[in-house]
Amino acid sequence: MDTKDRLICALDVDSVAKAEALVIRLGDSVTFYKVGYQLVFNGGLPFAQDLARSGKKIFLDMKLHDIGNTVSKGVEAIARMGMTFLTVHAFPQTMKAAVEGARGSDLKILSVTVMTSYDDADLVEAGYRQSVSELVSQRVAQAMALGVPGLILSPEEAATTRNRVGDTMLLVTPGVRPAGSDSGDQKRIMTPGDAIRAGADHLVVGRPIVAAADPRAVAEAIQAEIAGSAGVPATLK
Ligand SMILES: O=C(O)c1cc(=O)[nH]c(=O)n1[C@@H]1O[C@H](COP(=O)(O)O)[C@@H](O)[C@H]1O
Repeated sequence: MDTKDRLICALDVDSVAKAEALVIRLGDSVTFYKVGYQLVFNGGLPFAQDLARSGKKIFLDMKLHDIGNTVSKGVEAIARMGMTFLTVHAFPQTMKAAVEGARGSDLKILSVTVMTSYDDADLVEAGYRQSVSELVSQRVAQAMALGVPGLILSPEEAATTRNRVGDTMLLVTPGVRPAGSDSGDQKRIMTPGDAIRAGADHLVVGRPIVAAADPRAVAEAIQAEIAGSAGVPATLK
């Protein structure tokens, strides 16, 4: 993996024109973009495909969750779009169907374990009996057993999960905040350097870059922090 690919910038903007302008501004400081609800539902899917054709890597963040047949047919279609990653929620039927839908393609499925905006109280409110760490742990085991290639989790669970899965699964962590930046609605956060040292393969960063006065400077600073933290296994920290 190219070190630069470890930063995934979430293109969370409300028009293709804004996304295009941001990509131009970021230039070669960002090689991997996440495209999610906001841009896709503002006409961004063809733009994401063009960006993939231009050589950028694309993480299509659709967080699919439906009956198995619907998920696998949807994933089969997405697998023809030139994307690198696709998210689904970490429910066993959904993960199984997504893995089947992506079979034979280069698309990698990432299972969203527990949203980084949730804490233990949010899980209780949603009807779960487990703590965040217990539910993440259960979903990691299920994803692993079903052959899902990667996981979305917060940096707080990265070290434990890395010890458990070794190098068999990609760990992708949103909830990343450069020191001093606003956490917004994220509840389980770490700095880029700490997330990398905890064992994350890729960091997803949106607002700290997208809403910055100088997005390129922020992206370059995160890239430097990642490069400076790479290669130190979390288990040795
Ligand atoms: O699947 C995701 O990417 C995701 C999962 C999660 O648990 N938490 C989370 O924040 N995300 C996404 O990661 C991005 C984080 O954005 P910022 O909080 O602006 O850095 C958003 O686009 C979220 O949709």
